[in-house]
Amino acid sequence: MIEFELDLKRGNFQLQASLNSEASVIGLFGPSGSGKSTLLSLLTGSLQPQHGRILVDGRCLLDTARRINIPVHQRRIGMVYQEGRLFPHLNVRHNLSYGLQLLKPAQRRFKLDDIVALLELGPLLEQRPRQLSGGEQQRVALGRALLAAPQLLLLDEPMAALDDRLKAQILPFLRRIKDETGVPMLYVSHALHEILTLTQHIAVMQAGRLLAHGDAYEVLGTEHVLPLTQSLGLENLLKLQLLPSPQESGCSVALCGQQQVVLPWVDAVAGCEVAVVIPASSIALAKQRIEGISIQNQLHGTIRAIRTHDQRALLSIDVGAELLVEITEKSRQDMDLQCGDSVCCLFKTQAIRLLGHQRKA
Ligand SMILES: Nc1ncnc2c1ncn2[C@@H]1O[C@H](COP(=O)(O)OP(=O)(O)OP(=O)(O)O)[C@@H](O)[C@H]1O
Repeated sequence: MIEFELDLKRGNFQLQASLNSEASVIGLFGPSGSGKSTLLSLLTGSLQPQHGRILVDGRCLLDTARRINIPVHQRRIGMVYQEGRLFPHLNVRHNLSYGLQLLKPAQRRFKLDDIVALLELGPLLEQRPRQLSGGEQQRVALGRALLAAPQLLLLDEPMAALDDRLKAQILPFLRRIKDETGVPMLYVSHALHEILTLTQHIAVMQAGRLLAHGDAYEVLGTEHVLPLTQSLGLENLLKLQLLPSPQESGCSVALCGQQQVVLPWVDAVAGCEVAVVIPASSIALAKQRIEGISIQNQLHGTIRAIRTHDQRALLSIDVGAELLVEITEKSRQDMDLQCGDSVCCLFKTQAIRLLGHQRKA
């Protein structure tokens, strides 16, 4: 679906990146200054590489060898930034229809009413951007980008400026865009859990290079990428099914596969799917269940993979879902943990961050 080879030198920074992927959504993950935004600018055409080639769904946007360079406004690439960048003097309706009006009828892909319904923008149509919350502005920015009928949607940390509550409100809309529009997306974020809510397919960038791409947990465990994860932070995203729980306890109980997880109170009905984030470094391992301990969660699992780097051990554990656990290599050796071993994954209720919940369809 997306294929590129790009070579750019700008000041002291050099970007040499290539990718050929069929994934409909790719999460672009990497440290600050690694070149993620630069790569997006090269794709949109607002920045020109010294050499390069870009194909989206087989359509050539750039090929320096053949002197092909489709201008920015004809590339059909939608862009959503950290902040909405809406036109302040236009109301939501006119912000949304801006890109639509520039298209010939045959180029249009979505109707205004459909996007308004998809992103629940109806009550906001007559408002000006300054009257909207950050999350509402991002929904309008997403709608505006979609109505311009993009072949590819680039999202440059679209939730970085939002607090956790607003992020939780936006994520379901991003999932809807993915599920219902079929527009391929390249999603840049520092937060692994955000990427994982949308896709398992990630590409990791460092110092202007794309180090690896593919299934998130495999990529994160590769030799080149594992060292980066210490500073980037590894997180697990689990989707749990809420069980009936008494509110007086202050906690909710949910199912992860066949096992119960105690999590901070979720104000939702039993049966809902709850998305939670657990940092890999917040999980401890024991060889068997421990009695008389305040830690509420002890999930049984089997070690599927172990990777080590610089005295850290990253273990992939099957607990009914895949759980990444980070411990010191010394602990792993002291416990003599090996692939195939049964273990208990211990984590406190407070280590769990709620990302949001939704009723199961
Ligand atoms: N206009 C510019 N001229 C020269 N160098 C630049 C320019 N803009 C950015 N750079 C450099 O290019 C490199 C990559 O920057 P870029 O903004 O693409 O990184 P990033 O991965 O998106 O970072 P972040 O996650 O912090 O947004 C950095 O070293 C940066 O200093």
